[in-house]
Amino acid sequence: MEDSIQIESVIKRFNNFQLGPIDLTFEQGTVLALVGENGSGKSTLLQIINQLLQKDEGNITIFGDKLEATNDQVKQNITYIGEELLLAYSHMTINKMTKFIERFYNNWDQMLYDHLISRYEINVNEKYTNCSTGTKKKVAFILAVSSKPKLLLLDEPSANVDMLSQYMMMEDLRSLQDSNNSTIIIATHMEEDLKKLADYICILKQGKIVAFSDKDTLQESWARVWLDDGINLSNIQTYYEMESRSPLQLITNDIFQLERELLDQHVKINQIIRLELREVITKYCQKSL
Ligand SMILES: Nc1ncnc2c1ncn2[C@@H]1O[C@H](COP(=O)(O)OP(=O)(O)OP(=O)(O)O)[C@@H](O)[C@H]1O
Repeated sequence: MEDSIQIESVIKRFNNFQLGPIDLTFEQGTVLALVGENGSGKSTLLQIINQLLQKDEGNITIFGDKLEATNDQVKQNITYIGEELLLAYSHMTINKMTKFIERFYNNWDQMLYDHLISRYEINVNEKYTNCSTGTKKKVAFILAVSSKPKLLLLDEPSANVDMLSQYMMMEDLRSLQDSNNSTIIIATHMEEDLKKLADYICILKQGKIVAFSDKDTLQESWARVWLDDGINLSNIQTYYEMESRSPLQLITNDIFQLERELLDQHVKINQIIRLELREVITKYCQKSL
């Protein structure tokens, strides 16, 4: 499909770690957030999509084109500006570094770059190597966004970045998505990124997908439910765990089905509160594989 990204049965093996098989399909113009504990495989997946790493098995199709090492058309559509790329230019000023990097990107938007440099108050005459960790992150972000890619890959872009800049980054990504119909894959540990940006969330655990869903479904279906103490739950299937017996408190990953079951059993629900995204992700990460 020309308007989607398809990742099919992708596997990457290291000595002590296997990523995959990974299967994901999502539409152009959406934001996919990759979440999961440290070492769960988020960066590895991003690097495979950017061909910094070769997959061992599987297929990736980006907007109708197979992702192969020789396919320049596909490469031109993807931007991933990791620290490793910028290290090669780190002895240069940001100004000079940009002049080298912009040449890689056909869609480079100089006006947008100038605007972002001023918005994030970056001193372009500073040597990249002398910049603070957060400023380096901001420079990488500005370069990536200014390349106006069809597919933008971001690896924890707001880690070590001040709160105002984190907020601005979210605004700028939304604006790139709206103005350029860019698709964004972002590996993140920030709950705000998920709440404000993500359309889809993929939760990885030890290299495997434990959940892949649109954000709204994840948010709407997980809930904490309070019932009267002492109710017989033997005929109730759709609860995930019992948090306490008194008061009787259940967690469910399918509140709609649980409500139907409780109604059938004539059980009164005292209270329902949806789980925070952070809690949902934690539940998936705690699940044994
Ligand atoms: N080049 C490599 N050689 C061997 N093992 C590797 C290599 N790159 C990554 N790994 C292993 O793959 C696993 C996944 O690492 P990865 O960096 O993808 O995790 P992550 O989810 O991005 O973690 P974090 O949240 O800490 O950034 C880790 O166990 C890591 O040690």
